[in-house]
Amino acid sequence: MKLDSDQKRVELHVHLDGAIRHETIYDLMRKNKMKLPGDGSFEALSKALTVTEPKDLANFLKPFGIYIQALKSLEAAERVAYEFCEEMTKNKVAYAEARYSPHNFLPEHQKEVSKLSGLKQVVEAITRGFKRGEEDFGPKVTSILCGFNGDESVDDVLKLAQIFKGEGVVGIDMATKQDLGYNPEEVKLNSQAIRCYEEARKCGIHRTLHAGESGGPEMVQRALQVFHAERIGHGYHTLEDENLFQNCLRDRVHFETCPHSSILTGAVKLDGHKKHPIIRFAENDANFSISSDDPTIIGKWVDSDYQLLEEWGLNAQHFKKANFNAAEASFLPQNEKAELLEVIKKLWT
Ligand SMILES: O=c1[nH]cnc2c1ncn2[C@@H]1O[C@H](CO)[C@@H](O)[C@H]1O
Repeated sequence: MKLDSDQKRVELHVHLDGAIRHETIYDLMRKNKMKLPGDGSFEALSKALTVTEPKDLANFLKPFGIYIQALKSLEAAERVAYEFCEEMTKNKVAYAEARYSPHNFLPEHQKEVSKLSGLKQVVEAITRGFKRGEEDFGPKVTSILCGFNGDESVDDVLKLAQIFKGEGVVGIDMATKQDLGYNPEEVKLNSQAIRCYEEARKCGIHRTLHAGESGGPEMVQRALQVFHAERIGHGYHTLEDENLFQNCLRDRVHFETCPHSSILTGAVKLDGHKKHPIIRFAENDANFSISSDDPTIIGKWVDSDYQLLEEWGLNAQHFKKANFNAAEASFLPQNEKAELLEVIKKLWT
């Protein structure tokens, strides 16, 4: 790894399809002759893409609907992956696991021709972008493939994760479809999704799962016991069940926390009385890491999440611990994880 001396962060929870520069979206939308918001200016687009007021997850995910059509080409897929690496460098990240829905990048015509071969090309294009980005900017980036609970995309991402295991893809996740209008955490137990997670476990494919973000502690319990997730995406509401939280502390369950996102999705309400769950995680030495979730929507990258945590009282020692936690909880093969831990160890001393 060729890294700068301050490039010592590990980011585990960032959606590539939500981590695109506004300038790139503007360019792609214009190339695709898509209708731009407001007066058609870059400023109007940028404003429409950014969520500034906390509400709920559905509201937070709305801006995806503005640009997702512009991503549907292999060129766009490779470009956003490449540019992502440059942003990681700017944000002092040495290693990132970027997650995305390959379906979001699938060219329309591929849906009819051969969906799986189209999706394979998408994953290849993104992996190519990450490789070129690593060569040019330094940080290493691998992929976690997201399916949407309740449709066949979970089957597709399982197949893709099997095909690309050891070749850039390290795990699977389930997220919320931007236009779904419901929260998959709340969906009745979906036997097909459970089967996919079980199959992934058998094949040694790593598994994370969004849980306890807009759903309650029972969703975290379900993610661990039914889906056998190795990491929890967000997990803030774990704290509403003290017993569950204590078990998570005992079992060193890893929480992928995202400070700005936790507020803007309405997952955590800062009412002045309660401590933010991330603060409690830090105080209780829980196993958690720090990520940005969706920089496009938040209008800021992970550096600003560290700044926010600093304002909330976390210090360099907490950040060091969180980054070791992240490296330990990463989905890298053992030898690569050991290499990453060495790098992190050197840079954090
Ligand atoms: O905070 C979140 N919670 C749940 N789903 C999300 C969040 N951010 C983004 N996505 C969803 O994940 C998909 C794949 O990357 C995105 O398309 C978006 O719909």
